[in-house]
Amino acid sequence: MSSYGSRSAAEVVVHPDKGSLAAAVAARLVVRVLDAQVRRGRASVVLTGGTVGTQVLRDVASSPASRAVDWSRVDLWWGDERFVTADDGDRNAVQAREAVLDALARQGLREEAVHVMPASDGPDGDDPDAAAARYAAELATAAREEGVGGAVPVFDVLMLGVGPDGHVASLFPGHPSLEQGQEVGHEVIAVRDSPKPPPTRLSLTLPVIASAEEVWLVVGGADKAEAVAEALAGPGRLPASLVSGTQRTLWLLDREAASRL
Ligand SMILES: O=C(O)[C@H](O)[C@@H](O)[C@H](O)[C@H](O)COP(=O)(O)O
Repeated sequence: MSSYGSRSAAEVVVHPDKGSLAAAVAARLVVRVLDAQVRRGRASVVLTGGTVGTQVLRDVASSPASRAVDWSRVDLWWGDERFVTADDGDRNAVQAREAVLDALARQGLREEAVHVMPASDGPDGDDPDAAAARYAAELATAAREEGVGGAVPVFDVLMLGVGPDGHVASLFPGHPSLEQGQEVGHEVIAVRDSPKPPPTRLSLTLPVIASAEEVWLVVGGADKAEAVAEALAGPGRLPASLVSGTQRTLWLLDREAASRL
């Protein structure tokens, strides 16, 4: 299995239940963003969908500590998106907007710093490959503006949910798109015939995920326990087993998700 530069070893933190997991991740996220702003003047976060990921955003929005963040110096990106119309409630971005983005906009978050993945009624219409290329170009522009010299900007933290099948972002185990999703040189891919509906999706690739300073896998629920145990046993067939951050790889679990460890 290919690796993508420096990898950090997995660290596991177990919380009592989904509610405390989401609250603790939200607190950790606020502090991480504050630290990044002190260190480099700004922060970039890659968001995930899913129930826990969305609850984290709600908890950020309602956290008094989030008012300590200068949201005008934060960029938000997405790890994957369902390729449906812009107003479809299935979109991670729509769920995030309801959960947090409007509240953070009132605290200074700039609309142009909210980098949603294109929708199927966007500028490229119903062409997911063109939409993937468009998002890759947006990442490259941000990287150029930061002067980091790569294809994507610095991600201070990239959050991922994990499916019961061990998928992360829209990278599914055994799916044909996974090959392209592992290749250096593709930053964003279109995924067709996804085993989980809706069938068409956009996803960051594994090398891009691995470029993040910190990768946090945020996982709650007993239905994830097998996948969590298999992924933490070492790199293998599950996409969740192949992700890591350059500085830190954190598995943030509730007790149920950790029950097979
Ligand atoms: O695009 C999707 O279908 C979901 O976003 C999915 O990838 C989700 O992140 C995980 O399945 C974890 O979801 P839960 O947090 O709801 O368990």
